[in-house]
Amino acid sequence: MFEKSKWIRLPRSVVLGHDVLSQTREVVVETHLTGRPLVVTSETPREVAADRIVAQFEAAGDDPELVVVEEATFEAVEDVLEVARGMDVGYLVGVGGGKPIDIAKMASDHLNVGFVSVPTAASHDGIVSGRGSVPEGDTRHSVAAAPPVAVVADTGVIADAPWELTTAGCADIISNYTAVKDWRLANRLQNVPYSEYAGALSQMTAEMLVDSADSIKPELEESAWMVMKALVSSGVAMSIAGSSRPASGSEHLFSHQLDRIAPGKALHGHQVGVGSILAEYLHSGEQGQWRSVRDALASLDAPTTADGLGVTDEEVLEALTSAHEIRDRYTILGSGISEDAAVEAATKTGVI
Ligand SMILES: NC(=O)C1=CN([C@@H]2O[C@H](COP(=O)(O)OP(=O)(O)OC[C@H]3O[C@@H](n4cnc5c(N)ncnc54)[C@H](O)[C@@H]3O)[C@@H](O)[C@H]2O)C=CC1
Ligand SMILES: O=C(CO)COP(=O)(O)O
Ligand SMILES: [Zn+2]
Repeated sequence: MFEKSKWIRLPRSVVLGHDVLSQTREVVVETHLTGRPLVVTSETPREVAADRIVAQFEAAGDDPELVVVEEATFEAVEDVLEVARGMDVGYLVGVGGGKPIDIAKMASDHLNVGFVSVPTAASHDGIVSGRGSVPEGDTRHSVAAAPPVAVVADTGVIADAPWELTTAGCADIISNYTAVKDWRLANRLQNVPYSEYAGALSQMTAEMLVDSADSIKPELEESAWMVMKALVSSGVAMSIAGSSRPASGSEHLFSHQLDRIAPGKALHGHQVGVGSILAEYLHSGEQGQWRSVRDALASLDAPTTADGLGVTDEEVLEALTSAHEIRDRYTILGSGISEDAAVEAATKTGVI
């Protein structure tokens, strides 16, 4: 008897384009979200977008609240829950980069209320995904949560954001190559369930972005459009998979360790990009695809070295040799690589 079942949760509306921020309340009404909105944001995204959204809700008499968070921690989720419970919240709106969006996503899942994702930068692919990413002590959690009911991505706001945020988003997409390789490897060696559709979508998203690299330039709204489409597509791949596997492999483990070893030095996307060069070398050796990954990153102005990330060679080596410890996710790192192997991968690829 066939008893397999799968539940794919996707956003109902994805609204992407010029000045769509001004339609945020309209999108909310169209998706039947009701009650008092709680806007979750961080400092700069508040100035560039969240205050404007709050003003829309106020003008409509929705009586919104706003809370500012900075780090993606379980404490921050608790803080948001406290505000939400104190106001009898109707739904949450996450406005900003990956951190406030993840916090709003996890808090809304906990409260069982809807959530709208309003990215102010094309810096990460958690915009649409049904996962939250939280460091805690020596580990990193990929928390299951409902994906946003709606996404409002204003390409004008995103194109005005610092260019490095966009290059970080591009690198987060390029990292899909090694994430999918790791996922296939885990399927072959550990019988980890693999989704052909999610794997193919994730890989195709990276290929399309790399093919368009020449036309992705600073301050161009069309570039913001192209990168956002790729980030949405990558997030959908995660939703189809029901895990972050299509977009997170050994290169993400490396980045999560760097977050612990050298906190606040580089953006998530930039770290996973450099991690991808190393992971590609570990997968296929000197003659493998690591040069293509490095060149794709360089063509999009993303860092390709320890220096470019602002971390030391020692920090890179420590992150690479301990990355397997941060989460129970089988990758090319297996149960850990030796110091010698890490030095070889990092020097041969020019990362250190
Ligand atoms: N849940 C998921 O599936 C995923 C989650 N993530 C998570 O997302 C986070 C990384 O995302 P980031 O966006 O790099 O972090 P972030 O939220 O800290 O944003 C990075 C910086 O960009 C600034 N910023 C955002 N929009 C801006 C704008 N328009 N103008 C000027 N500055 C602006 C923020 O103030 C912040 O200083 C990590 O915690 C990562 O684990 C990343 C990918 C997927
Ligand atoms: O960053 C992500 C995908 O790009 C999310 O992955 P994690 O589950 O490793 O946090
Ligand atoms: Zn990522």
